[in-house]
Amino acid sequence: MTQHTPPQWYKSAVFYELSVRTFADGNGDGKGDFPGLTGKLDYLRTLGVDCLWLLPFYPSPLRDDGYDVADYTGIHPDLGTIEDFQFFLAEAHSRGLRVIADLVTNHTSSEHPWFQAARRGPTLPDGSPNEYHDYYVWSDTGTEYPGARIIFTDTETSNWTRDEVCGRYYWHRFFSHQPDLNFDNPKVIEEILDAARFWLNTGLDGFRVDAVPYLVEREGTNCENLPETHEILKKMRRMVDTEYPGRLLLAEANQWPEDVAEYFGTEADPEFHMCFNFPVMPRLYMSLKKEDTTSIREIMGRLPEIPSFGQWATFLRNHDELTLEMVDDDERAFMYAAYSPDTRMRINVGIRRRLAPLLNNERRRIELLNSVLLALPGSPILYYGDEIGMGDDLGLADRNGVRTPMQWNAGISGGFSTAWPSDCFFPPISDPVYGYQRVNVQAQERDPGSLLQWTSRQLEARRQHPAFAHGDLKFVETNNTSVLAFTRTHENEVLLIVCNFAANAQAATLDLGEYVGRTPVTLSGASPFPPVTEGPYTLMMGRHEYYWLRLN
Ligand SMILES: OC[C@H]1O[C@H](O[C@H]2O[C@H](CO)[C@@H](O)[C@H](O)[C@H]2O)[C@H](O)[C@@H](O)[C@@H]1O
Ligand SMILES: [Ca+2]
Repeated sequence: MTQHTPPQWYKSAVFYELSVRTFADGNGDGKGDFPGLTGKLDYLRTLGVDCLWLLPFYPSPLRDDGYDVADYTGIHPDLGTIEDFQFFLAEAHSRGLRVIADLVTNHTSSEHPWFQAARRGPTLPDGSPNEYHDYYVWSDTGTEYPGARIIFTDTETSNWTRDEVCGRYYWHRFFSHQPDLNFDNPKVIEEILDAARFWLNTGLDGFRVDAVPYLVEREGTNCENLPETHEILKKMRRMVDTEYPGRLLLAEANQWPEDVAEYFGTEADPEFHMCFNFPVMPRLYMSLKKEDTTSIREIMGRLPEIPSFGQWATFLRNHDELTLEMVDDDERAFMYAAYSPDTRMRINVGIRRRLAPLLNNERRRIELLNSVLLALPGSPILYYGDEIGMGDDLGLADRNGVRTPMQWNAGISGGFSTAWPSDCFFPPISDPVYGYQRVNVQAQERDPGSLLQWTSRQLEARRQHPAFAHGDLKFVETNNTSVLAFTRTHENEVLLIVCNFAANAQAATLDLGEYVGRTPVTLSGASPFPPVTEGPYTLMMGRHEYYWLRLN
């Protein structure tokens, strides 16, 4: 593969998010590792994804699943060596797979040597200044920036914590063991850029940059999306474009459309190539329960124009809770009632469940939401295990219930490891509905009707039709709000996507006036539907049915 070309490869890529620690164990110690992952690359290639997103794999005390980084340029010893990483990357590239990784910029672990040095205070015993103190954000009172909300509401009561060694308070937007870096210090910016350079020098294809809205703090603001933060991120992009052209920066900015779009920057002064479309995600689930797709149309209509290099990243689930930050209070209450009947399912501002359990393990619902995900503008990101309908484990703390080992077969520990389940990093799921004995890759590879094979076929269909990746979006008027219809148009191709979000059969009349004379043809099977005429175009749809059609 020619590395890092074409320049906008990410626009047609399907991403696959995984944790090395829970994907495949190569040495039988119960913890996933790079050799194990390397052994599964053919599976990922066959599935049909294009780019892997690796959750943090750096040395870490693992109090936030690796988002508490203790060394930006190392590999966590459980996961292998830098040579194992390089071999994995070369093997991925040789299969045409790209790889991006998390870059955790906002904070470090409190065990990072920078923070340990910072705790010694602004001045060292010999009277010289302690340059590391200024790597973090300190206060003598812990009263500054009262306008900043607390993000981990279930654990933290303040964004300030007093450090007993230093005798001062340090700032943290997430866990108190994750002190925020001080981005007003130019040395910190250089340290982070150097960490990025280290991995880009290995050949890594880019980063998902964690928690970007919170880099800079200013009194009198909510300390999110500040102009100073954007300036730093633009600097990062300039470094990448200058030194590593073709590599990708993807922003994790869990913000409203108007604010998230700012993270693309402009044509002249770009920031991120991609941003997650957080606002649309909960509305897909909400529409399903309400049997009303109005909110999807509204939020997509609210997305501002983005620069020509920009691409949205769409997703149904990830390693965190299903976040409900981007809905209003009534919608949040609706979502909690609809999708978290057991209070153990709730955490912070969201719901800690996987895709299949959220959708009652109903195949038609799972296919429907995936078919919308793959057809909306943006590059879809699949979360490992969702392609086989894995379940979750509410008995595990924090968000770990959605991070259990990948289920490869019905053997010991689901084929994840040769270690006993109790010796695995997290125990593999073994309940009667979602357990590895029943839900696993091997069984689904042998079953042409499986969710795995359906997913693979959908990805192939998506690849065959560039309008999915590059097409303009236009919603089609229907007389039935349960039915979402839209076109994706690219060059000579027009795709028509129609999805019934209702749990009962529906009839919907579509306004296809501008396509009179064209014949809708199914993408799978090439079956022609009645041609579009001057009159209303009525479709009958089964419950949770979807059509991917081409207008010939
Ligand atoms: O590194 C701290 C956290 O950063 C990311 O977090 C985000 O997740 C939150 C929900 O868990 C979300 O509400 C917030 O807007 C995000 O920035 C990362 O994905 C987390 O795993 C991590 O704990
Ligand atoms: Ca291992």
